Amino acid sequence: MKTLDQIAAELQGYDPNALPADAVDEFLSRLVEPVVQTERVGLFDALDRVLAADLIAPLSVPPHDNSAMDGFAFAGSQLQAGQALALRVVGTAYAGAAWQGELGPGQCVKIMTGAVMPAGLDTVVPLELTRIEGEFIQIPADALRAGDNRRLLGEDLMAGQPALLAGSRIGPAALGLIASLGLAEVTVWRRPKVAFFSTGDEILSLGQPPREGAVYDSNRYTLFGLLKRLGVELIDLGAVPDRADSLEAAFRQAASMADAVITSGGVSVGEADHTKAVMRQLGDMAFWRIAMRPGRPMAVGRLQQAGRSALLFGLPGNPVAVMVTFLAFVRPALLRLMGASQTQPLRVTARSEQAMRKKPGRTEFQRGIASRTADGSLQVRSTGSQGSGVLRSMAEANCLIRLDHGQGNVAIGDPVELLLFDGLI
Ligand SMILES: Nc1nc2c(c(=O)[nH]1)N[C@H]1C(S)=C(S)[C@@H](COP(=O)(O)OP(=O)(O)OC[C@H]3O[C@@H](n4cnc5c(N)ncnc54)[C@H](O)[C@@H]3O)O[C@H]1N2
Ligand code: MOO
Repeated sequence: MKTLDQIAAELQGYDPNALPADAVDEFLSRLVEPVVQTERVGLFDALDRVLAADLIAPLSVPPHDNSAMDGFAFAGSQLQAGQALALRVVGTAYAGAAWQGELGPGQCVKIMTGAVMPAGLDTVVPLELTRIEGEFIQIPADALRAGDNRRLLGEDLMAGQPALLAGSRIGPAALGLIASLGLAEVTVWRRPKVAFFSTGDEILSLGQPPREGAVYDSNRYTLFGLLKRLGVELIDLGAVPDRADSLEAAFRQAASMADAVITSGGVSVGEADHTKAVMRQLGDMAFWRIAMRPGRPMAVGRLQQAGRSALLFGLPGNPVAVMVTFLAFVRPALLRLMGASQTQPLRVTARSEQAMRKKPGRTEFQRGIASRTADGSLQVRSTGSQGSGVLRSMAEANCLIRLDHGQGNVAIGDPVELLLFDGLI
């Protein structure tokens, strides 16, 4: 395991006092290694877990050629351009059991969607395209082509093909795909344990009476929500006062139980903060000032405790900075810890509905409200007040507008990048 100094030495232009967001990404991708243990879980427990090995299809899906429509199956070679076709119905094929009879020319079988195509038949005419006259059906001229409305064996997956790759995060579609292969269990990476707590003497826990100079702990609740959505195992260690002994006990407890520890508060330059001192004492730590807004101060490293090591993310105390640093850096790092191959969220482009002031030389995140214009394209406006203590505007937002490090002012109508909250938080 490389030390933080060794990782820093590998990076070009690493300056902990003015670190570009890209350099943070690069640093974290070198620091964080996936958990190594795997486990077998039933499908209902596999949602949001990460597949630990390629999943090879043990059978083909669908396992046989079958009808895509309710209608009549026949040999498509009988269709002739410009001519209607009359066929005699000699049986019915239902889904779930193959029809065993034999067919001659001029004959067809009534068939249900999903029923196995009877031997030698390759085409299905949907019920609504036919005219039924006693035992016969009439197919109008040029209504379909040979092979229409038949689903081929293995069209979805062929036996022996990889159905999903290791590192895939299992969503609802993947759950269905795995089930379609007849598999009741999958091998996934162990869920990382993430401990989190708030720090600060001014922090009130819910249930405590309001007090002059104090604020209620909101960071633990936003962190709870963000971590829960990610599907890690949560260890809530409450709000810890800014005293060396309490902080040391909390950090030791967290590090003894968790794969990663997330705190908020106490990472800036304030005098009363013991947080940074305790972090330094218990681990290999870097204290960064990131060229970013919000989320300038952030601590990163590893805590060593009882022969084990836990990642530590010390997030700034301001509530919006907590969410932004989490989404920008901690979430991708935790996904990496979870074994996921795709860790960065999808960014989309929208037109800015307003001008925005932006200095080149730092990455900025503004809370935004994205919507569709009348012509269907994506547009975005800022939620207004962007103070990093203003959580209300985060709750109003449905995206973050990400203004890149090198970018300058934004004019009305300029394209900007968005991180949509849907699927992210
Ligand atoms: N001289 C400087 N001062 C500050 C700098 C700086 O670079 N130089 N950076 C500013 C930035 S940016 C941020 S962000 C904050 C981060 O400071 P800390 O991480 O030390 O956080 P605190 O001082 O403990 O708290 C900041 C702010 O957030 C409130 N807070 C903290 N925890 C919670 C919580 N759990 N729930 C709700 N609100 C919380 C706290 O009351 C403070 O108002 O430093 C700037 N200062
Ligand atoms: O992290 Mo601070 O302003 O960037 O809130």
